[in-house]
Amino acid sequence: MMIDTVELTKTYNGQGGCRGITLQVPEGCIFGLLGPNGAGKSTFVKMLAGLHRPDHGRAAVLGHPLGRPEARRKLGYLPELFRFQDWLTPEEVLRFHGQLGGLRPIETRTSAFRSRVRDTLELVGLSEAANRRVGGFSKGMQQRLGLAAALLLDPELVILDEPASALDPVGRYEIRELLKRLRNQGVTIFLNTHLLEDVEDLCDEAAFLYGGELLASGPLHQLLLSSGELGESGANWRFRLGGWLPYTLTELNEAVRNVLSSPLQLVEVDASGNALLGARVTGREQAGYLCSLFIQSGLSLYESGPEPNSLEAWFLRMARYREGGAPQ
Ligand SMILES: Nc1ncnc2c1ncn2[C@@H]1O[C@H](COP(=O)(O)OP(=O)(O)OP(=O)(O)O)[C@@H](O)[C@H]1O
Repeated sequence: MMIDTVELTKTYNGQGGCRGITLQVPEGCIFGLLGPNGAGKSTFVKMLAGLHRPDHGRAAVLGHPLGRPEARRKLGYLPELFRFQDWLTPEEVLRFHGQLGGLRPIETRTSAFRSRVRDTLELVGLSEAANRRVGGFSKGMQQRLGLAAALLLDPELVILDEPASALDPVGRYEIRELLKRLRNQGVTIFLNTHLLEDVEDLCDEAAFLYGGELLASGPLHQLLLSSGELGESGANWRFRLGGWLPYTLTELNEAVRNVLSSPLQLVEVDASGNALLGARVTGREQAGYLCSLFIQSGLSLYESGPEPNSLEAWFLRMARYREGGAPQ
């Protein structure tokens, strides 16, 4: 595991922060940390980066206890709020970060290091601005430079706290593609972000924090599927059926009139004439009953299962669920 925490806790004089977080991040994945404002995400990230000391619990980053120099050397970190000195150029900023990362000043003046700086600036799309003063940079350019600082020393694990919040859509697309390339090279990426499209596009695994507590974690597709079974009010189910005819829906809805709370919905009929049907069911038993009804009606049943939620729907369900509202 690249990150392994057990009951990790940090509060501010007993208030806020995060409590009892037990989480594993496997090697080579992009992991998304989600949760509403004030959920405790940045507090958790700062503990991983060695900036906050936990009150309680333990954690290993890159196989080392928190804050160890051995782990820091292989860790790239982009903090949520950062500012570079206005009078420096990106090359100077990166030279400084090279030294913060453990290089001796003389090592940051070699041609190998200079070429590493040029490559990193190119990676984040800042080559053209390499000799300009950072004071004249837009917020998006500063964020790209922050990313360059995090990637400069070839980290094995990169922790990014809101890496794309200031970027325009093109910039966000470029950074997403960069993060995918890094994952393909075996780098593990831990992402704290509110941008759900980015999580949907990028993340293999995710965790959801709320009120300082961990509510769910695991592979993203499983989280989205399992949310279909969260609610006491049932779940949306999908069925893929062959042998569909125009009048089939009317006949089926007649048969389930006294069984389902709402009629079956025809979602689509594909080019081969197979239908995708949606139903609101109270549980697996009712979904099973519908499967047998479809087969008895002469249809072929190709697929049946809970409808995966969009990440946004899942996020809202998780937040409402925790607030005690009925999950819908
Ligand atoms: N330095 C601090 N002193 C006191 N309370 C703090 C401090 N930093 C964070 N908190 C509190 O801890 C809780 C979690 O804050 P944190 O910044 O970790 O949440 P977050 O999930 O990162 O929020 P956001 O998405 O808004 O950045 C909040 O209630 C916040 O007010």
